[in-house]
Amino acid sequence: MGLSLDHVTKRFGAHSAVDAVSLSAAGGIVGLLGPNGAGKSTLLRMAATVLAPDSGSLSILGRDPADHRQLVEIRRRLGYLPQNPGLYGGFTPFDFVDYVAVLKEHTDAARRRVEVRRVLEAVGLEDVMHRRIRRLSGGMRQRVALAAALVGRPELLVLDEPANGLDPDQRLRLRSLLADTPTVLLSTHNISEVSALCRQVAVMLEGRIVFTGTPAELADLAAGRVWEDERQDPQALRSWLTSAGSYRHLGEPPSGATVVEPTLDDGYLLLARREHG
Ligand SMILES: Nc1ncnc2c1ncn2[C@@H]1O[C@H](COP(=O)(O)OP(=O)(O)OP(=O)(O)O)[C@@H](O)[C@H]1O
Repeated sequence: MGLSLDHVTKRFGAHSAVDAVSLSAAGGIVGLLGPNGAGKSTLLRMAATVLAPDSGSLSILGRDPADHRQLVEIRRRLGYLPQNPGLYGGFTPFDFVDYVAVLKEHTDAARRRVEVRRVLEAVGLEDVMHRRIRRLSGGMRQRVALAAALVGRPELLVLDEPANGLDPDQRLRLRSLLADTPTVLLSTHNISEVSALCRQVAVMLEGRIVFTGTPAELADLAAGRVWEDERQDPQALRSWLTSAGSYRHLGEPPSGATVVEPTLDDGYLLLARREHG
């Protein structure tokens, strides 16, 4: 069932932050990539029912969020990690996640406590669950917010940059944390995370979805258009110095160039460059 958006638009003043976007995520992890200000958070906020669209429609877990009764049903079944989770510094992780569980109408106190413990252990916070949030590190706070999103085993997770601030160990753990959720829509700036986590990827530029496909298909956009050389090439759309000391170029390779296998980064950068002219 997952999530489906049909020509969804959200404006702030005269600016369309999300512009007639149609997108579906039905099963597995779908990654949303795009530069700063592309509209990813705005789109995710609509997917999480925090923000209503100006036009277009959404179907979330087979329900219509514009209908109040269905909206309540959606919110019980959905987990959301916002970009800047508003955690109460005076709360402990346990109290905060418990509070979120209460809001999600987990009314049986004993069962709720078991569930809160489960999600805090899942994100590796068992040792600090009774310490005040203001005393935790940034990465730990991010994991408190992640635990809150996971409480009650949601059918749909909407995660805004979930790996933000996580160390490599915790990033690895994220993958198994998400494996149990039927549908996940997440945004990220980390392209290697997309290849590690996502079955589908969507690229957003200036409020529009300009690509949807598998990570391999995104990399393939740059097939035959990446070459390496000792020197910078002024003809290239983009050139950068690699850690090996050679230049990697994107664009139309000159004759005789050493064309190399494209990566996901190459596909994404080429797309972003093309769309911007
Ligand atoms: N509440 C708001 N009021 C006015 N403009 C907003 C608001 N929220 C977002 N915007 C604007 O909408 C556009 C899209 O913002 P959004 O936060 O969705 O982008 P993003 O892709 O998530 O960016 P980032 O990668 O930097 O998090 C930006 O131009 C932003 O300034």
